[in-house]
Amino acid sequence: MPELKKTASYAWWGIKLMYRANPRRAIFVLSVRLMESTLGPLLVWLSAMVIDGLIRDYSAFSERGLFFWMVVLFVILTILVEVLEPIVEMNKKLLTVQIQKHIDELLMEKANEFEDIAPFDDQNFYNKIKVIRHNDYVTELWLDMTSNTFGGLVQIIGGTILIWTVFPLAPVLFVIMALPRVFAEAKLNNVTFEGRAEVQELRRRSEYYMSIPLSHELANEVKMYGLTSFFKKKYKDASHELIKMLSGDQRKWTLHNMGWGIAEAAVSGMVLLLIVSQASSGGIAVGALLLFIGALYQLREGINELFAVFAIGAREMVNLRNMAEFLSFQSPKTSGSLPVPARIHQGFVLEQVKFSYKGQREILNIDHLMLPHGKVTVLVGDNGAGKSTLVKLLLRMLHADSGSIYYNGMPLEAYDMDAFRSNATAVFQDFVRYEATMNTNIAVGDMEHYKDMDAVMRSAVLGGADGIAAKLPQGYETELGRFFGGTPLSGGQWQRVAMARAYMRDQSAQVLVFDEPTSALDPYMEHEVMRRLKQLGQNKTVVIISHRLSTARLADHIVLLQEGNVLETGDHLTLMKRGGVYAELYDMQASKYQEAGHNQ
Ligand SMILES: Nc1ncnc2c1ncn2[C@@H]1O[C@H](COP(=O)(O)OP(=O)(O)OP(=O)(O)O)[C@@H](O)[C@H]1O
Repeated sequence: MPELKKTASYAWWGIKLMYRANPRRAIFVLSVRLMESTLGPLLVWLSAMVIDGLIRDYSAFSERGLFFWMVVLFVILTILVEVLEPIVEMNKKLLTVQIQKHIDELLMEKANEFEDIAPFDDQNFYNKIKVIRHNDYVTELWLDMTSNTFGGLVQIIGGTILIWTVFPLAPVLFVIMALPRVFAEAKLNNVTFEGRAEVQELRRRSEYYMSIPLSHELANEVKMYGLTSFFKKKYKDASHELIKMLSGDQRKWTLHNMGWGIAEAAVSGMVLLLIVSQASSGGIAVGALLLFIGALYQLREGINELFAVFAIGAREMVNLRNMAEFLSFQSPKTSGSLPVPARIHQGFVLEQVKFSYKGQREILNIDHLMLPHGKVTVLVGDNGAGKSTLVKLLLRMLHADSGSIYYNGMPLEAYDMDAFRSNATAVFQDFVRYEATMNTNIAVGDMEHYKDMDAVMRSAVLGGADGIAAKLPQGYETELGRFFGGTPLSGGQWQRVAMARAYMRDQSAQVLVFDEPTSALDPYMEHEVMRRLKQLGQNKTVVIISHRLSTARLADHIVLLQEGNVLETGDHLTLMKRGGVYAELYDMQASKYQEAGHNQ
């Protein structure tokens, strides 16, 4: 029962969504559909009245009496609905697009509401949204389902009232028949089709395997290692499993529906027999018999319509549920109200900070760490040591499970989040390659100066991207990336563009975070980046992640992370003198460079 209540609330939520997408259009479509449904019972009633009237008094009809006008009314109504039908169809199509647009906007707004990136890390949660987004047909189906629900209800009510006038017991019989079916159906809905997590999981898997051989980004590897048949096999296995599951469900459904269909038909047949036998003994008028047969048809059609909605609804309700859950999800609000001071005296201080990704092992466990202001700090350490996770905590993309992070002596949560983020700039390891012009790719780094071409060009110089722009066919106005047929860039060139983007805020931001900014750059450029950051770092908190210790040695402060713990801190000379892990790693890298130098 609570499940039924939940489903009803999701359905209601869906109706409200349609209304909000375009109130006038939604009301128009639903009202015409209602009118169409009323026409069925009305037709039955009118026909019965006309026939009874004709039998009783033919002259009243031929003299254009009440019955004549009833026929005229019926013809007018039929024409009206016929004329309205294509208009409704058109409005339904447009409403579908508007609902989809409305949903897209809601999804974007919701994603923006999340203060941190944790919800995006939840595979199930986010993937579900992606699936909904790709199921455009669902919106149209919803619309049909909603209008059919109303239509079905009207037919049932109309049919019931009509039957009542002839055989009062019949509707009670049908209601008694329908009740167990409703419960059985609701129960079945929860255990079949898309309502099951396994079905959703298999769907996502098969979609993922299918996308690999078709993806542009993956084409190199797929061709290189000849992976198409490998992933095709995985796709086939997942799809096979999915089809097996769905056909089992389908069989259950068919048997279930057949059983109820036979029972209902038997009851209808018996009631009909009863009525016909009464009619043949003169107990019921011909018009009333016609009314009964027509009403019975209406009632059954209404019930079937409603159950069809129920059946499809159960399968598609999962989309509605996913969306409703996503949109009603409240991510924790941690933003404070403190503005970021114009002058910073102390950088980041971490005390007893522990962090693990949702339900997984501990990634960071830091007792005490200082990342000073006015200095360049480089984080070094093995792959998976937790460096990127640490900078995401500093930028409030993630929240520590316990412990505190202070900036300028105040806990991060005390600051107004937007103000704090505006006070920072970053190049992430997985920086974005926007399919847009070079200008846009850089300008989005500071939306306040989005149109400031001088700022864009100055940032391009700082990021080492000015040379790239100079060689592009339309300079800064050249579209980058392949998606819309623009100019593709190399990995290192994209990295320079991403750095230029970060430099858009170099004057306003006091926190600069660069996660492996030089991984795809040549050594000259790498040295240049470090030199610039050192210049900038004099009145900022600069944190860089790097695997190249030749870069790290230029920093004011080095932090070596190992398995989420701070192992060593200090400047290059201090750490070398100490002769610990950093010194060992540095010597190892240096000897490799020397070897390479000798071999050349
Ligand atoms: N979104 C995530 N969900 C769950 N685990 C994650 C997530 N991101 C990273 N991890 C795990 O956290 C650990 C630390 O990852 P992180 O990216 O912080 O390491 P890193 O030191 O930056 O590594 P690298 O030098 O390879 O970039 C890894 O073991 C990784 O598997």
